[in-house]
Amino acid sequence: MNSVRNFIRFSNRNIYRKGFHDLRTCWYGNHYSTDETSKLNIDYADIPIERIRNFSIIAHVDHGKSTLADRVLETTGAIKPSSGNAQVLDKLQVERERGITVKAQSASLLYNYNGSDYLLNLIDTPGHVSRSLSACQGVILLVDANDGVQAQTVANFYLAFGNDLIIIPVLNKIDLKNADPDRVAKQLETLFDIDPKEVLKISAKLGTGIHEVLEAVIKRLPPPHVERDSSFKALLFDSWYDRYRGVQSLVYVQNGQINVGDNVTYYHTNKNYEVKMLSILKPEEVFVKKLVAGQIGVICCNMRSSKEAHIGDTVHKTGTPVEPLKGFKPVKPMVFAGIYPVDQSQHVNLRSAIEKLALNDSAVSISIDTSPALGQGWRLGFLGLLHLEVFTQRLQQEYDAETILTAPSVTYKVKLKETKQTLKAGNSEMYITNPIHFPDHLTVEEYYEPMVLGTIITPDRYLGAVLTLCLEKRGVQRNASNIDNERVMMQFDLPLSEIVIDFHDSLKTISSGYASFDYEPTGFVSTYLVKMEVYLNGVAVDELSSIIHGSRIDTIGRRTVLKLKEIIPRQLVQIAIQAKVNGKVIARETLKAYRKDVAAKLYGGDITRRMKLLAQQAAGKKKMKMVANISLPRETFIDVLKK
Ligand SMILES: Nc1nc2c(ncn2[C@@H]2O[C@H](COP(=O)(O)OP(=O)(O)OP(=O)(O)O)[C@@H](O)[C@H]2O)c(=O)[nH]1
Repeated sequence: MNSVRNFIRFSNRNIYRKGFHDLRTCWYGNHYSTDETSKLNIDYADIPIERIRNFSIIAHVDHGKSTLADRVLETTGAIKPSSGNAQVLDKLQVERERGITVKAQSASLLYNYNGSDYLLNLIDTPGHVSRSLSACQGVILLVDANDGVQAQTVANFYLAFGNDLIIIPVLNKIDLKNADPDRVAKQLETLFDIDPKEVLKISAKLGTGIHEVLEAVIKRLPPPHVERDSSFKALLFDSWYDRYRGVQSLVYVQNGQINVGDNVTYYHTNKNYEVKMLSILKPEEVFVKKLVAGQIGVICCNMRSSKEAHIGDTVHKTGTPVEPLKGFKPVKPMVFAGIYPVDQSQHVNLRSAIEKLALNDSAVSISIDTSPALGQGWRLGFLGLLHLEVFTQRLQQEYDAETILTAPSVTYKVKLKETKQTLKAGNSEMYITNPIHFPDHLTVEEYYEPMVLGTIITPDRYLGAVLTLCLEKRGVQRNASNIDNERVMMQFDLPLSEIVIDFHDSLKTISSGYASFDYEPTGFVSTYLVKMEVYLNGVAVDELSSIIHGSRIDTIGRRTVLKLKEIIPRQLVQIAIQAKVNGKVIARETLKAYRKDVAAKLYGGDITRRMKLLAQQAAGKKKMKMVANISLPRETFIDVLKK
């Protein structure tokens, strides 16, 4: 939904500039344009609960979610129909204004159906589908009529289904020559028991069938279960940092109402704030005096740190306690990666970029990390791979930050044997994200690793290759079913550590790009882990150590020493490369000595050329890091960590 996001950002920037948005007038068919709405001056808080619908669009990547969102915004008159390059223009302007921090992608839309105004809240929280769903009564399950059901379609369907949401199945891209809506509708029936008669067929690109989608939202979804007469209670489901206003909380008002000037308490932090501003996103921000039950809106209350806005928290009026809403779970990062500036002179810039982005994302954990090889950097923790991808992409796109990202690793859990110390500490469990903190195996009672349920959809001709890959990655097959004559869906229990690095790429390679994958975490299971250490000429190199599964000792040990042999440049001394587990050597290679004098062969000849080459060689050496009296190029660490 980039274009929606860009639109919102763009609009909000203008609000700061102008102090208020300006609206113009026009009318399209049976819905209002932005301008018509303003003319009629409809206060969204006056719309009765029965005429509110809260929904989200869920789809596999590239199935057309942003395009449909744009068409919905246009059809409801929230934005003008794009004139081809309108979004591109917005985008460029946004790019120029770096540091714009609004990231909400939700919109409150007005749609006139059968003579009545309906408030349709389109909700999206990029990178966190489950957050959006907590504020919805239903979803549009959008599926490409050419591509068919994919892994994310399945994962999203079950997420919505598990949340008791109504699902509106919609097939998109019916304009494509190869679209086969009947085949895809059949897949939906086979997999999810969806009646083909309920399936809508649209082209988001051409704008075909958009009214039918909006009517289905009104007819099929229930209004929110909320009360306007009780004490104020709202669900915080997204937040972001604004450099002028502090933390903005996007809330779904469950009960009662809130006014500017009221005092509110955030239940789990138990902190109080005065409400300074309230707004709704249309999607441009419009300031309002109050928010009432059923609405989605933004609370601005001088909150300075995003750590105070816990997603899933309940907001209530200070002094009027309420039963907190369900769904609050403190988030725990599951996937970790080290991040370093490419050039240490960029350290300050990168720090500021990471801090700014983290202000917008309270789920990211940050700790300082130093590596003799990569310099000063950070170890960042994410909720999952998608979260990591979104964060690092934004870092690059929005802050132009050139970084080295180490291979992702996961959190392991260890139960220590009972000793005086563990009894005294009252806790024998520890979580480990960095091999350096891996405890001695003699002190450990049990190891645990995080698991996921992976869903793979593939054309059946790649079935064998996919199975082999999953088994190699220690996967255990849960089930398999045909979704039509050519495609199979399979589910596997897989260790998270096995899918964080190159699983997705390998899957795409073996299936010529046709297989799709998605996963959901399922918790920790008991396992057998070891710490593999790397020694160069008898000295342990901490950065090269890793936590691995006991069954992989030989394979990973061999692979690591061979790779190091390949990437460490030969030096004046011979180098013994050893991989060790619990002090025992499991693999060894020797790198022969070699004098790398690039100028040696230039007999006689031009002395300046010789000097120049020797200078280049010296400069090259400076970039090397000395570890165990051996100079290692920085790339060694990155390449080894990348696997
Ligand atoms: N032919 C055709 N192309 C479409 C249609 N809807 C979307 N597309 C194209 O499909 C591609 C992906 O569309 P997006 O709307 O960006 O898809 P998305 O699901 O938001 O993608 P992500 O943001 O990556 O998740 C774009 O090139 C669109 O132009 C449609 O109805 N017909």
